[in-house]
Amino acid sequence: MTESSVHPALWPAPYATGAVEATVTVPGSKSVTNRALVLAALAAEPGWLRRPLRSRDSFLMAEALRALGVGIEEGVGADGEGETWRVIPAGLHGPASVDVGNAGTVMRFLPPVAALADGAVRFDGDPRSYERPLNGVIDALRVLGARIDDDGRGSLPMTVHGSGALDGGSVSIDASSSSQFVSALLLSAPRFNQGVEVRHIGGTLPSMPHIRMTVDMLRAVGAQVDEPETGGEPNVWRVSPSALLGRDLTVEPDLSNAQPFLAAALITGGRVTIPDWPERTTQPGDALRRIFTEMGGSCELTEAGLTFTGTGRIHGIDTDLSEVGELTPGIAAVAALADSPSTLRGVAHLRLHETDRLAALTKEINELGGDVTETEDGLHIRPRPLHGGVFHTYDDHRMATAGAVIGLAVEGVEIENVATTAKTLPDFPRMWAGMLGA
Ligand SMILES: O=C(O)C1=C[C@@H](OP(=O)(O)O)[C@@H](O)[C@H](O)C1
Ligand SMILES: C=C(OP(=O)(O)O)C(=O)O
Repeated sequence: MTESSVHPALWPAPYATGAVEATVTVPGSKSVTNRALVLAALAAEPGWLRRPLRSRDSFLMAEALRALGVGIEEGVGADGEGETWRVIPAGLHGPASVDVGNAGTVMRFLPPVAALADGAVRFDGDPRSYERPLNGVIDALRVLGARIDDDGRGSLPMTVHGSGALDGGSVSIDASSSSQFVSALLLSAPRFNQGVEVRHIGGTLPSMPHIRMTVDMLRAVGAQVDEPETGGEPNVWRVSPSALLGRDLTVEPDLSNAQPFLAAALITGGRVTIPDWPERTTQPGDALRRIFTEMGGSCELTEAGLTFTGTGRIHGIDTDLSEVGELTPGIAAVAALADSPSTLRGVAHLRLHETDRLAALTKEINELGGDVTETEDGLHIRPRPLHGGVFHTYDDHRMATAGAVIGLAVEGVEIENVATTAKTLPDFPRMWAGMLGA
C-alpha cells in the first residue's frame, strides 16, 4: 500500500514524461479582485466585476463586505462571458463578524472599512492570522481617529468600534513588513473626512507593484492620489476625500498563479500559453517574463496571450525579489532544478507570509535531497539531484504549487494538502492535470 492510499491528504504530483505543450486559462487576480471589491463597496453607486477570482480569499472578502451591509450579487454576465458580480454599496454597519481566514488582503484592507461603519466589527481568522503583522494598520487607524480593541497585542483577534465616519489626516507607519499596510490606508481614504497622508518610515518597503496597483485602481474610480512615482515626495502618499465611481471592471488573470504553468514550460522544454496576459499591468507576476527568460526560456506576447517556451536547460539566478516577493516559492522551486546556484534576496518579510516561506522552502527542498540555506533576507539554492518524498505545504498555496513544479521533474513527490491552493486557485489540481493532457 502506498503512503498516498492511506493518507488522503497526499497528492501524488504528476511527473512530466515529455515537453509540456498547453494553453492554460488562469482565473482572475486575487489582488485586483479584492481591491475592486473594497473600492466598489465604498463607491457612491453600484459597480460590476467581470471574471472575479472565485477562491477562498475573494469569498472571504465578499462575505465580510456583505456582513457590513454591502450587496454583492453573483451572476453570469448577459454577454455569456462568464461570472459577473454586481456590487451595491450601502450604509456600512455593525455589529458584524469578519473571518479573515489567512488572507492578508482581508485582514489589512478591511479594518479601515470597518472604521467607517456604524457599530462594532469583530475580526478573527485562522491561527496564522494572529501571527501576521497588523500593527501598522491598527496603530495608524488609531492616529486617524478610530477606536480599536485588540487586547494590546497589535494583532488579531480584534474589534473595530466604528462610529460611521473617520477623521483621517496624516500618519507615519513602518510598512517594511507588508506593503498591504499602505494599500489598506489608501483604499478607504477617499471616504475619510480629511483623506489621508501616509508616510512610510523604516526599512525597505516591499511589493511596490502592489502599491502601484492600489494607486492605479483608486485613480480608475475617480480618486485623487499624489504619490512618489508621479512626482510626489518619496515614501509619501496622499489621497483626497471624494466620492468614488461605480465601475465595470474586467479582472486580469492572476499572473502569480500563472507562474507554475510557465515554470512547467521552462522545466520540461515545452511551451505554455496564458491567454489574456495584459499588455500593461501592475501585477508583480509580469516580472516572470524577465525572470524566467533569465533562467533559460523565452517568451512572446501576442494576441493569443503570453507564450513561454523552455529549452529544458534551467540556469540559476541572483536576484532581488523584494518587489515581487510572492513569486519566491515558484522561483525557488525552479532554481532547485537549475544547472547553477541561485541567490534570492530582499525577501526577509516572507517569514511572515502564509507561513515562514524561507524556512518552509529550505526544509522541504532539502528533504528531497536539495541544498538550500536561509540567508538574512532570502535563500541560497545549490541544485543537487532530488528524490521523491512528501512535500509539506504549511497551509500555504504557493508551497503547494512550488512542490508541484518540482514534482514535474522529480519522480515520486507527494504534496501534502494540495487543497490549500483553494486560497487563490481552487482548481489547481485539475488545471495541472489538464496541462499535462491527463
Ligand atoms: O496587496 C496585495 O494584494 C499583496 C501584497 C503583497 O503583500 P506583502 O507586501 O505583505 O508581501 C503580496 O505578497 C500579497 O500576495 C498580495
Ligand atoms: C502573501 C500572499 O498572500 P496574502 O494576500 O495573504 O498576503 C500570497 O498570496 O503570496
